[in-house]
Amino acid sequence: MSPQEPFGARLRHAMDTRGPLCVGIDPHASLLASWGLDDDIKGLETFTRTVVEALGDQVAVFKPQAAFFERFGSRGVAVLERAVAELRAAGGLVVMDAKRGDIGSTMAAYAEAFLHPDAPLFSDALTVSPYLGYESLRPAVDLARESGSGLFVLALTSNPEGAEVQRAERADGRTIGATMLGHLARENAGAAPMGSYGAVVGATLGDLSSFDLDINGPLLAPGIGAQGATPADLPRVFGAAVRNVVPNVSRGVLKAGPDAGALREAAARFADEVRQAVGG
Ligand SMILES: O=c1ccn([C@@H]2O[C@H](COP(=O)(O)O)[C@@H](O)[C@H]2O)c(=O)[nH]1
Repeated sequence: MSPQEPFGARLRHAMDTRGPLCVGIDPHASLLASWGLDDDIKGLETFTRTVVEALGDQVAVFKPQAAFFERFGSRGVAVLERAVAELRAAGGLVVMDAKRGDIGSTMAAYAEAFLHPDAPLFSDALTVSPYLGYESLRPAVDLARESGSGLFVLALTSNPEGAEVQRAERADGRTIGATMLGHLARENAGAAPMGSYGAVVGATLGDLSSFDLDINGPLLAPGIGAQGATPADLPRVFGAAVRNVVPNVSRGVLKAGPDAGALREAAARFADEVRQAVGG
């Protein structure tokens, strides 16, 4: 396998040149309807192509939500494959939001599906769930290292229900979320300009100063727009770690479509607000 430059380095470069915004590609049935499209494979194709053509050369990071493609079966997955290839060809980085997680032997197959350069869905990074135990992710951690791709591990998710699991305390008093952040800090130790193993930390969570977010890796921050957080919240939520935050907006941008210019304006507006809030 000939490795690319590590994901962390490629991401830092993309954030420095295009800004840190991540636009989610979430073809909800309600969005297809508001774009005047049918909730079928043709609608999915048109929606996805429009987003790719409008934003592919302007935004640093894209996060397709696999579920919205998988619900159309193999033809939906084919649309996703094309989008991944086209976004990468346009210079965007693709974080596949598939939230995979299983026992190690199965996790190895999930890793092959998204992080092996020969895979049809080869992406720059993959979201993974550590709730079968962090070490169950080891095959994905190893393959990501080999292929120069990255991971985003669910640590403190943007939804209120996440607290039930992620803020639960272990016998030593440490929360599960903090434990995941600690694992990632160890994976990223010594990496420059930053490591390739990121955490998902919701922008909706308010003050997180009780957590050590200094993992020397990226923090993918969903929750801006439709879930109520704003770019102005980022410094308060992330403190000094805001420098490594990749803020995600999905519906907040997509609802501006189907006009390509309006999509570009919406993404540019969020990007400006992020720049004003975090500097750079
Ligand atoms: O903690 C998490 C992890 C992932 N997500 C995903 O991000 C987008 C958010 O979409 P919006 O339309 O901007 O609300 C979506 O794909 C979620 O599955 C998250 O929201 N929170």
